[in-house]
Amino acid sequence: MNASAPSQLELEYQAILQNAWVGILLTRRRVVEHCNPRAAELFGWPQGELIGQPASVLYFSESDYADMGQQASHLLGAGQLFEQERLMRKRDGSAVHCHLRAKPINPANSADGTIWILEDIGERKRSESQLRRLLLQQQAILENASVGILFTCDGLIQHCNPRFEDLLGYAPGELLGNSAEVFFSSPDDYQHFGLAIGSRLAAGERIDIEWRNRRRDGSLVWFRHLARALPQAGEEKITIWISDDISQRKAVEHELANAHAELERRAHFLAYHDALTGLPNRLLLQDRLQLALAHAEREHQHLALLCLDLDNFKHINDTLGHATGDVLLQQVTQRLLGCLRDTDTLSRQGGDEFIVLLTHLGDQHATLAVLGKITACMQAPFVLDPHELVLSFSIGVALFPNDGRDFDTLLRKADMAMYRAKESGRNSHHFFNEDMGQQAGEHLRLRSGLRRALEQGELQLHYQPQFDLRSGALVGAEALLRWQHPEQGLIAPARFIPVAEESGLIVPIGAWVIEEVCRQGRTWLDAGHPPLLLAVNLSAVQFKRGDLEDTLRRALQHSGLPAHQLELELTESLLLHNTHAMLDLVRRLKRMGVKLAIDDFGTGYSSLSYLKRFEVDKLKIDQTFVRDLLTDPDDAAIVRAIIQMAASLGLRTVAEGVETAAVAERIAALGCDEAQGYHYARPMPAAAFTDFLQRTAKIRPNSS
Ligand SMILES: Nc1nc2c(ncn2[C@@H]2O[C@@H]3COP(=O)(O)O[C@H]4[C@@H](O)[C@H](n5cnc6c(=O)[nH]c(N)nc65)O[C@@H]4COP(=O)(O)O[C@H]3[C@H]2O)c(=O)[nH]1
Repeated sequence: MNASAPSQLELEYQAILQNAWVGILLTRRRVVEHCNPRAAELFGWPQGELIGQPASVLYFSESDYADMGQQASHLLGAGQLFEQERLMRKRDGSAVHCHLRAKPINPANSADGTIWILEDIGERKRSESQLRRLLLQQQAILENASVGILFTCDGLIQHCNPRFEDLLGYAPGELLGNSAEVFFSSPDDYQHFGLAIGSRLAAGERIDIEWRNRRRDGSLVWFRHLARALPQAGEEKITIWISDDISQRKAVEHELANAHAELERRAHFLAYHDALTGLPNRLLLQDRLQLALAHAEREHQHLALLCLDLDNFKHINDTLGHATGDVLLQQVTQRLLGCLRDTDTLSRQGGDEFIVLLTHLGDQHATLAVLGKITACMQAPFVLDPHELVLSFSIGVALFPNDGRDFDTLLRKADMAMYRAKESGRNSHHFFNEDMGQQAGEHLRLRSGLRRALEQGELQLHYQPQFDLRSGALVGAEALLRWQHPEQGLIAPARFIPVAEESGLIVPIGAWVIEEVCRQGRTWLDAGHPPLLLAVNLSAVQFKRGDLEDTLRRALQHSGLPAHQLELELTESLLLHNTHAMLDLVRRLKRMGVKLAIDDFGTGYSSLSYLKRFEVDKLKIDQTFVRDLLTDPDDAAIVRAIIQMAASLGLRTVAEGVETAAVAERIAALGCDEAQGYHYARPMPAAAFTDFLQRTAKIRPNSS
């Protein structure tokens, strides 16, 4: 180096050396003659100390140095660039990964030295190996994943794992370069898919979608795709897909959905149909009627709603059993369906009640034709092995538009007409008329009033005395129910008992009667009056639905009235329900010690056998025979026959409705045991009866 001031060139050369980001070394005769700060820094030497060191300090060993020298010498000797990546030694013994380039200053004279340019490539090497590792890992993931993995770029398949090919039935590599459209069922389907996810993918959303894709062989397969656009993809739109075959799950889901739909269909059927006959129930009928009404309104047509009720079905059910009853209802259903058109609706409302909706009726007379058909088809006996039954039924008819314009009104009116048909005898039908409506209104008012009557103590008992015709002694009294209505005054039982029976209210009312009679009987006994036989009327409904046995036992126990002072009056028709259960119940009641009388005897289907079977004590001869006893020879003959038959069976007789002394005399002469009627006394409230008891311990039957 020249001691004089440095030239411009030297200054520039120095500046380059000082600031270069690569290390620059000059070696001459294997010694570091010069180095820039970066080279010293690279090898961890202070710049001044590195200068003058043998170049071999930068290598791990002499042989390492010799090895490099050997590789470099012939190139350098030829004046060419020697370039190599090599691990070199830092001052502290650690390694630095260098990229080195060397060039002789003067190829003709190696003694002029060599320039070395050194770059630390450790960082780059580390990144490269990391990248390699990552690639290997990625490869391992791709190759071993149990899900399909796919990379697409602008819709073209760039790369996918073997599992993806496998799921779609492609050979390795076969998919590459294809459009993703190949695994969609059609171009339209692919487009549809694109529409479903395209904008979301572009917005960076993670897509989770289930789609039916196509295998190589054309078969379809359900996939779940998780997809996302890769963020670093730059201009290219690379998307990664993780896809799995969910066909099995879909199949199970499908089966479940089918099972569910089937269940719903069944539930729907049950909700709208009657389980026994499969006929539409009330809900479906209502629905159909509403549609039919709208149609009939538009087309100016008539509709008819028929309420059809089988007579005596309850009796058939009780005697032949419910299973037989069910078969009968099914047979009835089939026959009725045979009489109707497809556009009509037959519906079962439960029990033995059917409703028929007749549509498209040109005029009202068309209904008569259908009624005729129904009557004809129901005439032949029903065969229920081993029984053959001939059924009768009652039909009530309400017509649209005359009788009503909605379901409830038409049904209510058809129902009223059906009850009227029932009253007028078997196998009959009745069309609704307005009188029935008024009666039904009265019926409803009575029904709600009765409930209140029982709660608010508006019911009372009147007592009508009964006398022994031979001794003239007062032997008993019949308790008769009265309703002291707050506005209407005293209401007779003939008006409200049928309502109480039909609504079931007769059960609590009947229980109240029994308790009240027992309590009153005990009061008279305690007051010192001679024991009287007190008769109460029982309704058939109390036998079927009530808790009669318990009610009686409780009333007798609570009051302390001796059971033999209580007489139960049953109607003949009640005994006709000659079932085991009924017989059993009556026998249990009798075992308690109470007496049994048959009311209105002679008006029903008298049979000697059931009088014995039910252990009857007394027959009450109906007042219709007694009233005309003196004028009508037939009635006289009947009364005589009843008295004789009773005597032969050892039963007592009591004549009801004795209104005159002449009748009283006549029945006494015929041998009747007891009598009751206006001739002796009218039914009277308990207080009046107490007075009566005090005044008349004994009345001569013929004295008025
Ligand atoms: N024309 C005329 N009638 C006479 C004469 N003597 C008595 N009567 C009436 O004849 C009916 C006799 O009662 P029933 O045949 O058991 O007929 C009773 C009975 O079936 C029923 N009934 C009354 N109270 C009860 C009750 O507590 N429970 C039940 N289930 N039914 C009752 O109501 C029916 C009518 O009772 P009532 O109106 O009190 O009518 C009573 C009585 O007042 C007479 O000389 N001439």
